[in-house]
Amino acid sequence: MSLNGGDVVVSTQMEEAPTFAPCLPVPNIQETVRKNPLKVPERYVRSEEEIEKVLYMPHFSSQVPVIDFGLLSHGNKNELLKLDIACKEWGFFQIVNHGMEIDLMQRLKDVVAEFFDLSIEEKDKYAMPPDDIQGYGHTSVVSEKQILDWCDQLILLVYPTRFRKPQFWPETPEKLKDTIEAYSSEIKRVGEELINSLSLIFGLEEHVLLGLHKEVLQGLRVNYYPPCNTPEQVIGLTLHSDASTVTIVMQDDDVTGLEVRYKGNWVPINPIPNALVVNLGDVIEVLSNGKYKSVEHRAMTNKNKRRTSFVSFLFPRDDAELGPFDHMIDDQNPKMYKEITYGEYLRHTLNRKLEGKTQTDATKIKECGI
Ligand SMILES: O=C(O)CCC(=O)C(=O)O
Ligand SMILES: [Fe+2]
Repeated sequence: MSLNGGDVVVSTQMEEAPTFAPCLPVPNIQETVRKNPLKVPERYVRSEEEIEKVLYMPHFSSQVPVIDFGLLSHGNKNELLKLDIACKEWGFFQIVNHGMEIDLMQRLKDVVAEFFDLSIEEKDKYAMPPDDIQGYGHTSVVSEKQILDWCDQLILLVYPTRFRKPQFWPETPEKLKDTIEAYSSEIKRVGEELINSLSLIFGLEEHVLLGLHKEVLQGLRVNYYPPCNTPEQVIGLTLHSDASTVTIVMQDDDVTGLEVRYKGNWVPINPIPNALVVNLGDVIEVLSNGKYKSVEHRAMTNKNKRRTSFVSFLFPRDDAELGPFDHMIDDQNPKMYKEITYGEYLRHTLNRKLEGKTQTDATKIKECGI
């Protein structure tokens, strides 16, 4: 792929809102827990090997990079260097000084908590249809035998606005739609500035990465993890990497649950009040020819407290073409990923169960042995 990622073009042929993937119906876990808080149904129980308890290394948490977003977006060289190291070593970091109002973050948490406290009948007015993953329900369940995650989800495609499906945007609580709108518009600002900073550490002009997206799509997934009587037996969200360019997560300030793979171990991302967590998605791995990798992560539950995470995915339009940039390929770094359109890659990923990073095989050049 050449350095010129292409101009931002709004296609006139793609006006129809995209669908993403089907998912089998699964029980609502919040209701399951409400009816019987002590019992963990069979379909949720994991083996000890899968939980990988022995690899839990909380002492690494203090090393997760923290980046000052204000400095970064002004092109501060030191912060760009920190970003480069964070992307190479971790694929995960927290950002502070991002400029989003704390009050807005809290309002979204409050109004979403109210939504999840509604009756199941009320929430099911926005239930996901069988052929797509927008609305209230679950994702990535493709077989009746699959062990299930201990979470319920609300998923909305927020940008571009013409792709919204209003039937999935909850009418109650009344303020929910506007608050999602206000929050997502701030995430869009932060996310696009972040992609510009990534463009710089790629050694490209600032706007090349964004241009390559043709148009940035943005989805919001709210994950709701009820408490679990035996949290050591279940997983809130199975280990995976995100198919996005970048993912920006707002997590609760007082509950830990997100864990990332670091040097083979599981390291919890301890919440820093009002910070946002960022992780690189598969798109960055492919474009950088593996210099910056998407990293496996998962969410765990706990016995006493529910946890909610607000996960915004920024990703390219279906017709954007992915493949490593030419300048990321040389004798020491042979080309490791094939060209693929993003739409093809995303559908491939969403039609599978979550299974680590195995979806990235679709773009890997086999002879490289990665
Ligand atoms: O709950 C979390 O913190 C992580 C969620 C996540 O990784 C996702 O929704 O893709
Ligand atoms: Fe994720």
